[in-house]
Amino acid sequence: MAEPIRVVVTGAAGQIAYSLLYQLAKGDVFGDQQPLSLHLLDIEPMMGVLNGVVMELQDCALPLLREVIPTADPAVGFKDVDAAFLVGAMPRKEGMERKDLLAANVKIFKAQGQALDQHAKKTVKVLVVGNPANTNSLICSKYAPSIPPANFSAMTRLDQNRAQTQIANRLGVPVNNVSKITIWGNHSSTQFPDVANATVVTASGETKSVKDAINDQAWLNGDFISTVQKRGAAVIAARKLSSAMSAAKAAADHMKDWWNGTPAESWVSMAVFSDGSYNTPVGVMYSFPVRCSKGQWEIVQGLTIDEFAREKLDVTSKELIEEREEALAVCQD
Ligand SMILES: NC(=O)c1ccc[n+]([C@@H]2O[C@H](COP(=O)([O-])OP(=O)(O)OC[C@H]3O[C@@H](n4cnc5c(N)ncnc54)[C@H](O)[C@@H]3O)[C@@H](O)[C@H]2O)c1
Ligand SMILES: O=C(O)C[C@H](O)C(=O)O
Repeated sequence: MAEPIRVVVTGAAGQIAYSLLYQLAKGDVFGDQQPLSLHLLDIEPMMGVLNGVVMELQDCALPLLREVIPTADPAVGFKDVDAAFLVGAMPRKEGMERKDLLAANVKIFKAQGQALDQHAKKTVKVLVVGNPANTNSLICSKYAPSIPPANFSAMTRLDQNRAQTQIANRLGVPVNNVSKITIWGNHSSTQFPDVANATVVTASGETKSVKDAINDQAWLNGDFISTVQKRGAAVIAARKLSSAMSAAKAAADHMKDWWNGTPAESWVSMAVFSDGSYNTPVGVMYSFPVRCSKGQWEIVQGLTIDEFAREKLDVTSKELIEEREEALAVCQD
């Protein structure tokens, strides 16, 4: 069996971590032949709660889990880690937009960028989940200059999973019959869930474009998009807490595909540094269609962007530029 890898989860006493840690420890992400050491980072007042999480992980009796290190010290939490799930941050409440969290949360990601820079492996893969995820990831990378920017990403996989399920339910097929949905831009209500290139294996076994199979452009351009854009808020309104089980599953999906690779004929959505592809602003963390292989991601090129899509891509670009400016100002305070 392979040597254990080190994986840190921040916000380890919180609700997303509670679902995520079990998936990590039982091999759902790094594989059933990959032992791991779990580093659980939270803040000092949460150490009692975190101790309960450690007891539960031990009581799961999972053969791949070789070590659990609970800590409030980032130097210990980030020491020599191979993968980092940056979850720890304040969640929004009903009536807030995710960018309303920026002033409170972005400093966490500045400090954690600095700690990653000093203590993590230079090959570490970083997934930012804490909101506003795209801009927090950008700030984290900025303060970790010794780690390649390509090693930082933010999560839009939950939006992809939501979009895929909306389409699958409408067509009465299992969710994995739907592929090549793209989430463009920010993990916010300006994101653009795009089915222009998506395909589905229909109930009769035929592969069709989603557009043809749905045959209702008004729904695709209207309710479908707004349902996905506003799904996080709908979960908060219903649960009085933000999504956790589905967020943890999406975080696991994101890292699994980055670590192990995506099928050649398909793609997934990840927010990564824009290189200007599809006329998006260079240097913001923008969600693109990507393919992963050997631990590296690559933006899928050559997709057609029509006038409807262009407008949507530009709206979310503008928001990301504004968030970047605000975040940089907060970090200078
Ligand atoms: N990108 C996405 O799709 C997505 C989906 C769901 C939730 N989120 C975001 O994830 C974040 C966490 O959500 P949650 O429901 O788990 O929240 P939670 O309040 O249940 O848990 C957050 C945890 O983070 C800890 N924390 C705070 N500051 C910390 C720091 N500096 N270092 C380490 N830990 C710290 C808290 O003590 C708490 O235990 C929120 O910002 C939420 O908005 C993002
Ligand atoms: O909506 C939120 O604030 C939580 C999360 O980002 C989500 O999409 O469910």
